[in-house]
Amino acid sequence: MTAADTVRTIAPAAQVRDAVKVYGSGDTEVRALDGVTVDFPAGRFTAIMGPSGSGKSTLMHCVAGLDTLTSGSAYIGDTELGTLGDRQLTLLRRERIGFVFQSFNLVPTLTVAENITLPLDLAGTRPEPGLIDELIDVIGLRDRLRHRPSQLSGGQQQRVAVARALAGRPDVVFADEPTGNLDSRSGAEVLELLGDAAHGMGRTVVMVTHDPVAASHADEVLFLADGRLVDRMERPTADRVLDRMKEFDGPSRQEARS
Ligand SMILES: Nc1ncnc2c1ncn2[C@@H]1O[C@H](COP(=O)(O)OP(=O)(O)OP(=O)(O)O)[C@@H](O)[C@H]1O
Repeated sequence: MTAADTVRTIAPAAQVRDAVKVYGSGDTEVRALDGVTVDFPAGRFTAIMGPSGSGKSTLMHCVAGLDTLTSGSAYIGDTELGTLGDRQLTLLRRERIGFVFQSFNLVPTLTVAENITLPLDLAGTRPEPGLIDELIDVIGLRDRLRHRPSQLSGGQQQRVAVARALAGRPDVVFADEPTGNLDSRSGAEVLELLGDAAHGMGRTVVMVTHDPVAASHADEVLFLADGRLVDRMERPTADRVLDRMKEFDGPSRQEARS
């Protein structure tokens, strides 16, 4: 039995069942998700890929409690998000979910140290002893703790954002194009941090990306097309992911465009 098989036997950290998301109505109706069922196993790093408009962000937003499904269900652990009111959803996002965004989203007036502990301060909870210290070592920015985000490079800012996402020991970290604004070296460092969060710290990581190299850091890649889950790839390599993505741009699509 492989490590991947072992984690599969544990209940998923997040999942959607028959997820449908429809935007608009009538002539302007868009089925952004068209019956997606998928598990995000605990302690795994999963990447979501697919052509532009295939529903990647919609899937992430619905399973992270940032948007609601039209039908079907989304769960964090065994909590069905559709049963929660706005206040309960806000608490769930604060206590059980960490977010990493393409544009870092650090608070410019706060120091690095204050940004890392901000979610805990907002929730009025104390950090787990030793965790913040460990995160500061992991991101390698101990000598920058009193700096403001504008005094850091993009890669350093995103490492702070990853530490902030992990500070509350969330069940799931959702990362939306976390390397989209970074050069390849800084991007690789951030991806290694996300991999460590899953494999070293036992967090569940779900990442939307357009980049096959970024996706190759994940344990598994899910492929969406036209709002449906059309394929999945274990132990991806950048070349295999790139080849799979090229199939979405096959002859019929290319002819349709010309
Ligand atoms: N708020 C909205 N109102 C109407 N349509 C929307 C809305 N959000 C998304 N859509 C549509 O839903 C579909 C899926 O969008 P989504 O952003 O999830 O795709 P994506 O795969 O993340 O795309 P990209 O790679 O370009 O970011 C698209 O056709 C998009 O135009």
